Amino acid sequence: MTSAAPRAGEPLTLDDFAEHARRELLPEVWDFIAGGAGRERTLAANEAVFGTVRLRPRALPGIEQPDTSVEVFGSSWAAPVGIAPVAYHSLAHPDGETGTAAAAGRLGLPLVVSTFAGRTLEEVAGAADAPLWLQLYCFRDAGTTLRLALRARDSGYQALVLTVDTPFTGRRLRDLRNGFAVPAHVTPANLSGSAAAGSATPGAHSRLAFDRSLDWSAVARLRDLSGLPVLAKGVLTARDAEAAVGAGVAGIIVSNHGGRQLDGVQASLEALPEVVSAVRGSCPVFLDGGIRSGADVLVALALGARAVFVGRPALYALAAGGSEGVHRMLTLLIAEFADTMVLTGHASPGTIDADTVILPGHGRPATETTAPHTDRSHG
Ligand SMILES: Cc1cc2nc3c(=O)[nH]c(=O)nc-3n(C[C@H](O)[C@H](O)[C@H](O)COP(=O)(O)O)c2cc1C
Ligand SMILES: O=C(O)C(=O)c1ccccc1
Repeated sequence: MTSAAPRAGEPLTLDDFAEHARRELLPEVWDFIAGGAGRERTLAANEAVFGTVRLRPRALPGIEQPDTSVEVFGSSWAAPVGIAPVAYHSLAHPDGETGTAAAAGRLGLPLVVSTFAGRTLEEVAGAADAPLWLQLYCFRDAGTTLRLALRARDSGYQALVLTVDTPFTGRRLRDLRNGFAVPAHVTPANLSGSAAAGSATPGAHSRLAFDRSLDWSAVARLRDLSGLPVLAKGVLTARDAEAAVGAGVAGIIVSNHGGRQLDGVQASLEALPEVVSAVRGSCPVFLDGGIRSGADVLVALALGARAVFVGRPALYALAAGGSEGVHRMLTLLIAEFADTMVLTGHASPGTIDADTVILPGHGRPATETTAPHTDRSHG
């Protein structure tokens, strides 16, 4: 399982990449990426909650080499891990989104490209060998959004991800205190020339340009226009999950936008079981928020996620080492996940179930708490 001895200073964990990035980035850029809304309670909870879940080991699992791959919408991913949509990768490193896409593509992992990508959808498509999805914010200028959806379809993107938790961006106090503005050389490449092209302060821009009258009918509109499956990103409750399914989504991403929207909401992992049970298997459920290790990936799968996405870790790795840094970070995450699979006795992700974990306050597997009617006895 283990690879060659690491070089001195080589990041050994995702947190190491964050530490490298913090040293590389201007303080206000670090704050923009690392920060959250309000008192950052949800931001902290996203990571902390993983520390409250306990794993159940499996002795002598007899697994030579686990198969980490999963299938999503007919495509094979090398592991149940993708990169969440994050604005402006070029803030972190000149390689930008093409560097991230190349690294993910080499490993067979998907990238969700942000509406606010610093590179064009077509450039990113040229750099990637793995599935690309496009994240959409809907603008008051509806034509801008529809043109993005069509460009995505035409350049081979496999799905659209409608962000449903952001009528405007949350109050991010670090950015307000720093007077943060996106530097002039970093621009939303896919919005140039459109009415939505906007200004350098994401908060102010979102309040002017985002379509706050948006409702769930947008899902069918985007799907019918593009012919692509549409996922809803930013669902935390059964009620919203039911609305999303009713609107015809192909998938749901349980997310609180990395703690950057409504501070005080549940950690993503806390909300996952409620959403999984509300959709009753009608579509795959994904999770982002706070994933910082391969064990975290396994925990999310145990609680019902098909796959997870990492946001900040991708930008940190890009800042630390460009495209190569992202490749190393993802390689590490897959290796940690594979090791955790073996030590919990899973030869493939499909068998990772609630029996693999114990939730806080319960000396028993999560099956007995999330599904109280199942009649199982564990000693
Ligand atoms: C700097 C930054 C920019 C982001 N930009 C977007 C975006 O453009 N669209 C979007 O839907 N989510 C955006 N997100 C949220 C991420 O997609 C994701 O929900 C979150 O980062 C996941 O949490 P994690 O960073 O703990 O992995 C952004 C997050 C960060 C940190
Ligand atoms: O979505 C975000 O969290 C975000 O930071 C952002 C950045 C640029 C434009 C819109 C949103």
